[in-house]
Amino acid sequence: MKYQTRKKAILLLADGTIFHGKAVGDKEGTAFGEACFNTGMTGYQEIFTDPSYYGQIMVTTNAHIGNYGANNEEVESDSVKISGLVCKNFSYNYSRPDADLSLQEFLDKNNLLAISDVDTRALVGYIRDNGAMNAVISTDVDNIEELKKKLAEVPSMEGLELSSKVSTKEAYYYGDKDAKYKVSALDIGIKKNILRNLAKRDAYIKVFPYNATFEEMSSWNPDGYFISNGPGDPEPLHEAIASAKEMIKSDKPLFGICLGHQVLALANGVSTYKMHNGHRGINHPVMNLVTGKGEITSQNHGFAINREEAEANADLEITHLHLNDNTVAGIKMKDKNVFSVQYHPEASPGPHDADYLFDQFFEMIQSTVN
Ligand SMILES: NC(=O)CC[C@H](N)C(=O)O
Repeated sequence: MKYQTRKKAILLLADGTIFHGKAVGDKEGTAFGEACFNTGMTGYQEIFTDPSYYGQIMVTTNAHIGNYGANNEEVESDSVKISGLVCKNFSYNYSRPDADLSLQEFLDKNNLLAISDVDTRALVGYIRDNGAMNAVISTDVDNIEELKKKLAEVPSMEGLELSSKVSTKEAYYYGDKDAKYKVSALDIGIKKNILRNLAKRDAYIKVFPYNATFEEMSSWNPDGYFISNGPGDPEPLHEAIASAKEMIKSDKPLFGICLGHQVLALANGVSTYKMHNGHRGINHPVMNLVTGKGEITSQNHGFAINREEAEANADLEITHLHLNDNTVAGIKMKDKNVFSVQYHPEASPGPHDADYLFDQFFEMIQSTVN
């Protein structure tokens, strides 16, 4: 069998703990990032290409990764954004009529270091108990002291601005230019499926770089504003927070997802914090406090907004709570068409229970145009 003599590899956590594994294929190298895990059973390609994961080493909890191959269309951005992959069994073979290539070929094309044969169950338990921390994966297994030194120099995710690394450099348009509505979207790490979801509701979207000013975003006279998901800590996103304040003042509908939700909270004076361990998976339970209904949601975040501050804020209403830990999952500005959620109604991967939020945004737009 091919790759019988795969190289030894390790994952070294910032606290010195080591997990052993093997390199995927014949790749060698070293990759740094914050170790995080996603509990989704499927959707690996969408996860690897989601810009929100930039700078993170992804630990997958499904026992098999790669078994349904890769499809050129199933990407959330134009490249792999995670910094490394850790899994249990890596499948070199795949079975699926829709696949264009194997996952290994896809990762090689994207130059991603992946390691397998790691006891991911133990690793996830360890990260869950000890909290999110930086890590390095490497085939350089005889040089642990050197790896430790380099790992100590990797900046902490807390305080890190990463939107500039993944955002578009120039504004661009998405969708049908004759569509009914126009939406200005701030790309602080936008996923393609958000654009698809906006466009399919009859919107033509102009996507702006992370540091676009409100003047730039308002100059083509959009019907509504959108602030995207994205990587890193929301606090250093000063330009996005300043633009969000102006969007709020404009009185046009505004919808924020994940990092965009955190930016909206910061624009309202509500602080954010780094969670012990984030929420990353496709079966996270959320309660919609307005309707009393539960939703199963796709989530991917390591920061959250301060619940007490949100509750005390006269301009805000908490609309959704995460049922596992009662953290804030959604907010709305009172008497305004401004709302946001901490989770991912666009799924990709994940359930579509929260699809209605896109409809809600367009109902708001419909009620405010002409
Ligand atoms: N998916 C996202 O937008 C993530 C937001 C932010 N980077 C966090 O980790 O909380």
